[in-house]
Order: sequence, then C-alpha cells, then structure tokens
Amino acid sequence: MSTLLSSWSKDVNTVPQNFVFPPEERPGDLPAPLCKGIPVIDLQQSGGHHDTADLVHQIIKASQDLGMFQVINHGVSEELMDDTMSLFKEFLDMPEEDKASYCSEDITKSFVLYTGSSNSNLNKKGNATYWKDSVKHSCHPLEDHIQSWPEKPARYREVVGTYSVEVRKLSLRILDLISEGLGLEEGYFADELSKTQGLIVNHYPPCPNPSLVLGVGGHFDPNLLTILQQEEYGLQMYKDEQWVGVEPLPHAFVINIANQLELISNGMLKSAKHRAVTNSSIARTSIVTFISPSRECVIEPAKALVKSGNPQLFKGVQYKEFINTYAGKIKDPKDTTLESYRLQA
Ligand SMILES: O=C(O)CCC(=O)C(=O)O
Ligand SMILES: [Fe+2]
Repeated sequence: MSTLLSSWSKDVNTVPQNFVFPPEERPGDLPAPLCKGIPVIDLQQSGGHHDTADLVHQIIKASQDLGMFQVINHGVSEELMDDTMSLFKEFLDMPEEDKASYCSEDITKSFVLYTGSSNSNLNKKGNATYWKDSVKHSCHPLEDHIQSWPEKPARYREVVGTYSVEVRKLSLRILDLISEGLGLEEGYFADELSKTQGLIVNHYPPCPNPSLVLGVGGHFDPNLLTILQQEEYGLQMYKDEQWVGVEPLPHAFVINIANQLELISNGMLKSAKHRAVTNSSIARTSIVTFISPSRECVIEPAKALVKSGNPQLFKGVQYKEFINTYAGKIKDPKDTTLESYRLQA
C-alpha cells in the first residue's frame, strides 16, 4: 500500500500483516502505568539568583536521573500551541490529492510526508511498519526553508514559522540553563551545537488492535535536545526495565535529553529511551522539534568535564558520522549508537 495510512485505516477492522510486529517487539499491556516520577518544571521564576539556581538544579537532576522532564510556563503561548496543533491536523486532514505531491520515501527531501519510519533501513521489506504518518521538514534558519513548506492551508507558513522561532527560543533557554548547571561557559551550546532545527509531526490514527503495532519503536533521539508537544496519551519511556506512560499535560512540553547531550556532558546527563503506542479510539498527533548540531560539527565531551577522577567516556565524532551509524543501528533493540563511541575503561 503506497498511500498514506490515514487514508485507509478507518476502513479496516483488522491490522494488515505488514503492520504487525513480532511477539517480542509488541507493546504488551496497554495502557502502561503512567510514570509519576517525571518532573514537571515551572520555568517562570521571579528572577532572583536563588530561583535560577533552583531551576538549574531541577533541570540537571531530571536530566541525570531520567533524561526526560516536562516544562510549564515556558513562554510559548497556549494560543500558538493550539493554533499549530490545529493547523497540522487541518493539513493532515486535507484530501489525498492535495497532499500527494509531498508524499515520498526519500526523507532527504526538504519537505516530506510518509507512512512508517523516517529511517529507510527500517522501511525495507521484512520489517513491520510503524502505525503512523509523519510530516518532516527543516525549520532553521527560517528563510532557507520556508519556501519548501506547503501553501495550503494558507496559514501554514505563518503559523509554523512563528512556532519554530518560539520553540527555538525555549530550546536555547533550556540549553543555557543546562550549560550553567554543567559549569560550562555561557553560550556553550548556542552556535554549531544547536545549528539546525527540524520538525516531525507524527499522526497516529486509531488502530483496530493497538497491542499488535507500534507508533514508533523504542529509540534514543540522536540529536542534542528534543521538545515534544502532545495532547493525547501515547508516549512512553523506558524506566527501571519497563515501559511507563508519559502523562499528557495541557500546554506543557516534554523535553528529551538526546544522545549528543549525553556525549558532551561526558555521561553526566542521560538520554531517555522512548517510544509511542497507539489506541483504538482516537487519533493522536505529536509535534516534535529536534535541535541538532551542524553535520560538520565534531562532538566530544566538554573539556571542563574531563578531569582526573572523571576520565573521558566517549570519543569525539563528527555529527554526520554519528547520524550514519544511527541510521544503520536503529533496529537494534538496545539502540547502541552512543555505545559505539564509548571509550573502553
Ligand atoms: O510521538 C511521540 O510521542 C514520540 C515521537 C518520537 O519519539 C520521535 O519522533 O522521535
Ligand atoms: Fe524520539
């Protein structure tokens, strides 16, 4: 089936065989218990030195313990979040013929719409397909990319452009707080390390049998920092040897520590393994912003974090090489990309 999943999924009452995962990869009990321990961090501080120190402490602790936290009062307006979510739903709901020109399996194109994974290795024959349609495009610098974005709905460029700029500001603020908490110089992540910004909007239609399929399989994000907006349940993280649900909180963002932050922090911060499951009653849409280094950038543990008694844990790697390794390994159930750059003790 080459057409988008959402164009036919409502007409089937069993899951087609190519979407059925082998028993050992299936999601198991649904819904998984909600994780009570994922911190919800209020970014609105009254501005005193004490407050900032406390905020930095909360962010670093969550990033060390779990690699995931949620933020509220984060500065991106509720209206903009709602508007962006509605806009993407409107885009995804357009008739097939309006979206056909964007559909491609070549995810290196500047704007693509596809069913399944963005990883072409995973879409090869023999692998089960993820139960989702996704929109994928770059966002920064805006003027380099906005021309490749759809003209329909008419507000696409305006709304998604504003959203991208606002979410970037939030990301850079969080990265500044992280750099302060790690004791790195101001602006450590501001340049090459956060040079690119991509967006993936995942749309998971209701599924006739959610226990057989995955929305997205377990993975670590390969980039620097991920900022996710969701309204419905579906995101899970792997914690203490089990999958637990990440509660959707209205107008919060889920922040994911991704692989490069673990590498740069010399293992002090942990990237979070996560996946998405589906449900049989309602469609779920997640808007995911990926902040990444430039492809040419060489990533290595920050010099200030490597000392005697704290030896260097990872070797340096050019970001494009890391991404190529990741593309080859994502099917590995342990997702060991970062491990391949770990120095032997
Ligand atoms: O949709 C979700 O909740 C998770 C998506 C995700 O992990 C990703 O796109 O990398
Ligand atoms: Fe992810």
